[in-house]
Amino acid sequence: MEHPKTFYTKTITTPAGDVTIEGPFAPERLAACEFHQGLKAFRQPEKQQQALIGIAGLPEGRIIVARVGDLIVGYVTYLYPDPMERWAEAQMEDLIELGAIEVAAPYRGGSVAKSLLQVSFLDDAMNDYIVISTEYYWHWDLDSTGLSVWEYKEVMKKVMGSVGMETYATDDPEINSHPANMLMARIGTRVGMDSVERFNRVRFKTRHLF
Ligand SMILES: CC(=O)SCCNC(=O)CCNC(=O)[C@H](O)C(C)(C)COP(=O)(O)OP(=O)(O)OC[C@H]1O[C@@H](n2cnc3c(N)ncnc32)[C@H](O)[C@@H]1OP(=O)(O)O
Repeated sequence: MEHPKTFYTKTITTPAGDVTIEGPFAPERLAACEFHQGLKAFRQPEKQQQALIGIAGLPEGRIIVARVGDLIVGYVTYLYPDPMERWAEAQMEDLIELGAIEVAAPYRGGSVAKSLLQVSFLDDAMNDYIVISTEYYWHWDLDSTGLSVWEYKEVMKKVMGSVGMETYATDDPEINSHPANMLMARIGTRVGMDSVERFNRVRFKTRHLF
């Protein structure tokens, strides 16, 4: 499968100032930018920047960033699921995972996350994919937001729902280990029935759907 990527850019006004949302970014461009020290939800900022540079270089990989000048203040990643996870087992070339979305604390609450997703899906090529997102509450920044897991779950539903991602049932034990966790997905308009059925089968391994 080809993975054509079309670059889009847009500037939004937030309470913290103007922020440019754009991508997919090339690895070289990412490497030339600074990385906000508040981008530490998943790894130390330096390590996360290196991980994003790696993803940007993958054929299917996409990094959309939020930047102020040359300072990256937010990002969202898309890539094939980790080979160790069940979502990779079906070996679907048209299934990619929204792996991480993060906005540095001073820029939160200004629609940066929603804009990162909106700019991601301006690229019509995204309609060739099933995009999944596995939401585990232990990845959420409950401490600095002060939100409960239930309030945070609602924030994630709003962010993901803004581009048509919906909650999907699954029998995945890790997702079902806590009721705040969820599987979200968006099935692109050109995804075939065969892929949808394979996705349904990978969601439920312990019973036959059809
Ligand atoms: C697959 C994964 O990556 S799961 C992990 C998700 N990432 C994290 O938890 C990392 C740490 N957190 C963050 O980086 C940010 O808080 C994010 C990404 C969750 C949200 O980013 P933001 O730019 O603040 O979100 P944005 O401003 O677009 O808000 C989206 C909606 O949620 C609401 N919202 C955002 N933060 C809050 C909050 N703290 N309290 C209440 N509502 C909130 C907004 O009001 C908005 O609602 P609306 O659609 O009704 O207007």
